[in-house]
Parts: sequence; C-alpha cells; structure tokens
Amino acid sequence: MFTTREPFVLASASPRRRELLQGLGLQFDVFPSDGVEWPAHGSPGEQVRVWARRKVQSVCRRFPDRWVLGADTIVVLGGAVFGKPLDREDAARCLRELSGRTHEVMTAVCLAHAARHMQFERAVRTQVTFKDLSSAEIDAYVDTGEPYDKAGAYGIQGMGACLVRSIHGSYTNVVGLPLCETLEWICRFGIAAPTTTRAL
Ligand SMILES: Cc1cn([C@H]2C[C@H](O)[C@@H](COP(=O)(O)OP(=O)(O)OP(=O)(O)O)O2)c(=O)[nH]c1=O
Repeated sequence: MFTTREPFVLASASPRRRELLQGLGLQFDVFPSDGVEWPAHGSPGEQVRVWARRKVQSVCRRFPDRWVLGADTIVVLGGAVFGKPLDREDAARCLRELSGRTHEVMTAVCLAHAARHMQFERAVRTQVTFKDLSSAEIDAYVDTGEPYDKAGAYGIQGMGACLVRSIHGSYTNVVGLPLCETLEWICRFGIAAPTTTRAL
C-alpha cells in the first residue's frame, strides 16, 4: 500500500509495533533502544512523551543520518499510570482496578532525524471501557501469560479482547502505535508515499 522512499529505523522491541508497520508494506530496520525507562516528571501525557523521546534519541545517536521512529504506551486510570506489570500479583491488581471502569490508553510517538535537526512528537489517547471482571476471569487471563509485556496488563489484540466492553478512539493506538497519525508524518516527510493504483 505504501512505497518506501527512505527506509527508517524503528526504535522498538515491540512485536506489535513492527507488525502494524509491516502490515502496511513499509520498509524499515528494527533497532530497539537500550534505555531504561527512568521516571519522568509531569502529567501522564508529558511522561509518556518523554519516554518515547528518550527511546528515539538513544537510537538517533547510532543512526544520525536516518529517520528514527519510536513510541511508548501507558494506561492511565484516575491520574495513576500503569505500565507493564512487574509480576503476577501486579498484573491481577492492575486488572482488578481496570474492571468495570473506563481508562485511557496513551501512546506517544516520536519521529526524529538527527542530522536534519528535526524532531516531532505527539500523544494520542483512546478511551477503553472494561466489563466487570470476576476474580476467576482475572486469574484465568493472567494464566494465559498475555499480560506480562503489555501496559495495563492486557492485550486488546489477543485474548484481552474478551475483557473490553467498548473503545472510543484509535484501536492501533491501544495496540502500541496510532497508525493514522504515524502515517501522516511518514507521508509528510517523504519517508513513504501511497502506492498509486493504475486503472485497468
Ligand atoms: C494496552 C496494550 C498495550 N500493549 C503493548 C504495546 C507495547 O508494546 C507495550 C507497552 O510497553 P512500551 O514500553 O510502550 O513498549 P515495549 O517495551 O513493548 O517496546 P519498546 O519500548 O522497545 O518500543 O504494551 C499491547 O500490545 N496491547 C494492548 O492492548
């Protein structure tokens, strides 16, 4: 669907981000950032932008002549930020808190080119409402192992879909990369262009 003109570097170890971009036919190399997610200050929206920016900047040092794309996803409930659960108990606690309530999934995306002194970032928000979860449902979901590498301890693209009553906003933003907004940048900066289909 897209012709890549300038293959970029995806600064991410997330298989979800890679698959979302591959699904569009984009060409890129993957080089995860090695940065630890040190605490950041400010509102959840500011924190998530800082984390995305740090990932991108650490990879930009290695690839100063290329576009580098990175992202960070968090779950926010009543001002509290939920990242990836630390262990089983933490995952169950997180799911108990999300049960029956509406939370926000925020993904910050950062795109930068060090040699051209260009850097853009934005945070996209999606509201997700969970159904009421019983202890048995929470235990069964944690047993799948799905929560461990995901913010908020669930994956909407997997069995976690059973936990969700409704969403308002971008689905791909919940999975880890808001595709519509990311593509706007990718096309605007000439990294890729929509493939034109010739009439038969
Ligand atoms: C809420 C939710 C999150 N997630 C994932 C997306 C992200 O991969 C992860 C949040 O962790 P992140 O720290 O944003 O990303 P990551 O550590 O997986 O990868 P990297 O830092 O190298 O880019 O949670 C889902 O896959 N599905 C969901 O429904």
